[in-house]
Amino acid sequence: MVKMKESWQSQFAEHHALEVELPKVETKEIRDRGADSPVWLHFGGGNLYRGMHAEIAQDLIDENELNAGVVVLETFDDEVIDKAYKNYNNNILQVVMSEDGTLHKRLLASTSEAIYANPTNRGSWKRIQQYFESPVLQFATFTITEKGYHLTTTEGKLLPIIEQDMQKGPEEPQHTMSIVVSLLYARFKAGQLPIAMVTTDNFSKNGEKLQNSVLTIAHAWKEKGHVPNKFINYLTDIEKVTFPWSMIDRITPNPSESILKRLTDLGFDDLEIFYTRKGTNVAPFVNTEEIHYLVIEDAFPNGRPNLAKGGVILTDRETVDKIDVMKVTTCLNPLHTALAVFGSILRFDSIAREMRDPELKKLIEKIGYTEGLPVVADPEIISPREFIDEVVNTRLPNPAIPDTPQRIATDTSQKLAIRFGETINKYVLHNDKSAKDLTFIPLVLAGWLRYLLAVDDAGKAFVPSPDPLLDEMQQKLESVKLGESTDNLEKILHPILSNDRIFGIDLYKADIADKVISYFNELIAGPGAVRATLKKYLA
Ligand SMILES: NC(=O)c1ccc[n+]([C@@H]2O[C@H](COP(=O)([O-])OP(=O)(O)OC[C@H]3O[C@@H](n4cnc5c(N)ncnc54)[C@H](O)[C@@H]3O)[C@@H](O)[C@H]2O)c1
Ligand SMILES: O=P(O)(O)OC[C@@H](O)[C@@H](O)[C@H](O)[C@H](O)CO
Repeated sequence: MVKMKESWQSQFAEHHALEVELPKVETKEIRDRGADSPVWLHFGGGNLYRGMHAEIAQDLIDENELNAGVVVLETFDDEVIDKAYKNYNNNILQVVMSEDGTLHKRLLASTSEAIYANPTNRGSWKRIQQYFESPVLQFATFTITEKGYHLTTTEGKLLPIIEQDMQKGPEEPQHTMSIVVSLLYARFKAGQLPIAMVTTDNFSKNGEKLQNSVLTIAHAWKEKGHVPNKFINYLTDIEKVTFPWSMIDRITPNPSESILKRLTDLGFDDLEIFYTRKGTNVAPFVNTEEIHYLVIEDAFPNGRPNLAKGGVILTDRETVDKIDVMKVTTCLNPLHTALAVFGSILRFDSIAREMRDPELKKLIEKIGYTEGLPVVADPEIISPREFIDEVVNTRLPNPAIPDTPQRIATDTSQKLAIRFGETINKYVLHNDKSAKDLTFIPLVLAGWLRYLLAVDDAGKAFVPSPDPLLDEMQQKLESVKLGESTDNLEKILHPILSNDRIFGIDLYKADIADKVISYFNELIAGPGAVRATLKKYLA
């Protein structure tokens, strides 16, 4: 029997009996050093950090390449800290699921500390500021979801929380981006110390987005006299502060009840899954896949551990960009979103099972191979065709990965511009192609509108996954009913389809809005219309 709440050092025999891989070195001193003065901070302690970054850190610790544990800063969901970290001494049970169903279990003891990072958390806030004032700190990584970087609404207006943060200055920031700028200001005041701020969230040019959000807040603070102009110079000096671009890839589903049961049956005593009020699903274990990639632009002004020893590929920005565009806009994430939207409407609860559905499989092949691949640049260090082959033939159909369309459907409104808009734009700008050549990408966009009706293909209501635009979109579509024809569909859909913040391009200007409307019309014809439409275009 292994008790995750107790120290792993006192349970060698028990871990051994359950075939858990343990840290290769004694971690207490390393973790204490990290809690005191970290080299590596991480913003967003959700499942991806727990399955991927914490493993890289453990590899580095095992190889004597990192002598201080990582400190996790959670700016959004304080429950994650207490439930998944403090409860379990910051230890993480990583479960890697092989295709043959084997579970490889590894104890990651690389996290020193996990803290709710908000000025209202008084004592801890001071400590976090001290971390940023330390010359030892080399870099911070982020997994805070796409929406974590946004400062504006879909109409382009500043979010109220951002307006408030801009007024108040660095003392009491509330939005994650303002918190980050406030902490960078502490680092500036401590002697303009260098640091790399490395976003590892899923969107192309992610470093640029983080940099823009940081600079927007910093400029507002400068205008209002909260910070000096020298702070702006500091943030824009690449010898001091960098925002490396990255590509990250590892399908890491929310903790699954089936994996929990298997672990409990094996002899893990005190595991449970927590569903927080803010919608994060975390557990003392994290279930993730074997295949993974992390590619980072090598721009670390205060140095870095030998990340390559943790499997990280370090390269130049142009290569990172090509690899990221390949994954996020063509070979993986658009396929995921197509499966998420149609899978939810067709009541699937497993991505692997969707891959056994002939129409859905063909849909993603059409999106990836037929529409995406011809316009994606080859990054050369990874072949796009081999990458997509691996996704379609090995990763998505892996029955051992308990991934669901519902997880991937979360925040779809925030992902469409990246996952489909960039490809549509490429067709628009192409000399020999036009967006009118596209069939399957517009079909997915129509599928998303159909999904927003929150009625499945049998006509029964379902609960859509959380999304910051869900209410707004559903209000816009409230007069559309399954099986009821409406003459003014164009009028209803125009404000949505013309919104370039959602799609990355005004779909009218791209000349495909009519196609989306026409597919939507087919999808809402009545119960069974979604399957019929898929068959019509994919049989
Ligand atoms: N899980 C994967 O398969 C995977 C793979 C590659 C990349 N990613 C990237 O990592 C991100 C997080 O994935 P995850 O699996 O850790 O998700 P998760 O749901 O387990 O955790 C989400 C994390 O983001 C934080 N967060 C949510 N909304 C936020 C906001 N508005 N501001 C600041 N923080 C916020 C949460 O508090 C939590 O720490 C994804 O959005 C994606 O960009 C995930
Ligand atoms: O994590 P999100 O919410 O950006 O997207 C959901 C999935 O598409 C994503 O997590 C993939 O699993 C991941 O990008 C694989 O590397």
